[in-house]
Amino acid sequence: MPTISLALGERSYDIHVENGALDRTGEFAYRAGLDGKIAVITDSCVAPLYAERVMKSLESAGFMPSLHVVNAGEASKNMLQAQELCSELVRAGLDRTGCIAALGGGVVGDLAGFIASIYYRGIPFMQIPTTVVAQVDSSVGGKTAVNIPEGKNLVGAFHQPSVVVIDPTTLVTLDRRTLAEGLAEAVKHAAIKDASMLHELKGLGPELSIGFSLNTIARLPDLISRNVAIKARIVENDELETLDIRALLNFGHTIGHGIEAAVPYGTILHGEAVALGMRAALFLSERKAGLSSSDANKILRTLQALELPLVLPDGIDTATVLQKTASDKKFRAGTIRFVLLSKAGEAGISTKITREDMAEAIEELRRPLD
Ligand SMILES: NC(=O)c1ccc[n+]([C@@H]2O[C@H](COP(=O)([O-])OP(=O)(O)OC[C@H]3O[C@@H](n4cnc5c(N)ncnc54)[C@H](O)[C@@H]3O)[C@@H](O)[C@H]2O)c1
Ligand SMILES: O=C(O)C(=O)C[C@@H](O)[C@H](O)[C@H](O)COP(=O)(O)O
Ligand SMILES: [Zn+2]
Repeated sequence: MPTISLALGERSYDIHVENGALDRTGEFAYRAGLDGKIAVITDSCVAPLYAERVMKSLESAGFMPSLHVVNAGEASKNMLQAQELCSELVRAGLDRTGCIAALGGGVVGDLAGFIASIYYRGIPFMQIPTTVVAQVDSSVGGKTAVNIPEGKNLVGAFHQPSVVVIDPTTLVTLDRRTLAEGLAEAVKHAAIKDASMLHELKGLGPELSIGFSLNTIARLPDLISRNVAIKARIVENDELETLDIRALLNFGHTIGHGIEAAVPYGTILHGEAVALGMRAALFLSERKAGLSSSDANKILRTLQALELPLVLPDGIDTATVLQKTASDKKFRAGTIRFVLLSKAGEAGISTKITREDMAEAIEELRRPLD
């Protein structure tokens, strides 16, 4: 089964992708050099499903785990929750020799990773992702953050995990909506780096409402590994997003994050907002970066097959979305570095996209797709 290594000098780590890997958590943590007390942070939905197996595996490998549960959902990714968890960890006796395990989706991963980056000025952590978003994207690369009312992920740190343990079989307990929103991030990887993945992703559409077939479950480690490898190679070359390489992973996110933050957090799921943001970015790519309409359609049809939202819900006004995009971390001296596609599988950064261009692209999202 695949193990992908992410090479970042002394911050290098392995990403294990294996059906059943959850029961080897302790072994993988030990092999990564983790030791002693480990605070397993998870959410109220994941805890009853998977915490026991993880705790058991950690105990068998000689760890002393404690369990810490937050409410499921995007609303938990905030400063107050981070502070409450820090207090809980102090009370549980976790000191500088301890470490953290993030068991859950991207919310738990970003929140627990952020805590690991600041707790006692930083302790090691591991990622045990259980959603598609987290397995194909958020558990890898070391971006950790919480949201504030002004925008998504505006308070955070780069803090790489010591190891990532991905068990694709955990995805079988996800509902259709959460599966689909996660696949939006895989479509993003296909759109920026590997258009050959689009066909396979589109084929998953019919399985979303009936559940993954055994054949698909058997193929998941390979599909997840391809996504992880795309992200790992990008992160290796631009860990801190300073070279216009890592920013490509933000395709669909400028307007996507604006939409996600324009309504109460959790109303529109992250991947759903990214799907809408990708439609807007495809519109701009056709006009400003020479993307052919057939390539744009290939990506749109994939998102459509996954039943992702491509039309802006009523009640979200363009000015609010634009205002939320103003805090995007890709702004430099007032200029947005906008990710556009020149071809399916080829992305670049444009500094030519204006506020008016973005407003036009957001308006386009009100038009039904044929
Ligand atoms: N750091 C990064 O690089 C990065 C990348 C992409 C997304 N993100 C962040 O990730 C977050 C979205 O992540 P998400 O979509 O995983 O959301 P999430 O963590 O809220 O998970 C979605 C829902 O699925 C439930 N769940 C998790 N695993 C489950 C399982 N196996 N079975 C049943 N239910 C399960 C959760 O309890 C939650 O209710 C956003 O905050 C986004 O900003 C970060
Ligand atoms: O890892 C990255 O880099 C990404 O851009 C991955 C995105 O899918 C993810 O949503 C990320 O958190 C967005 O980054 P941000 O810097 O815009 O918060
Ligand atoms: Zn994302």
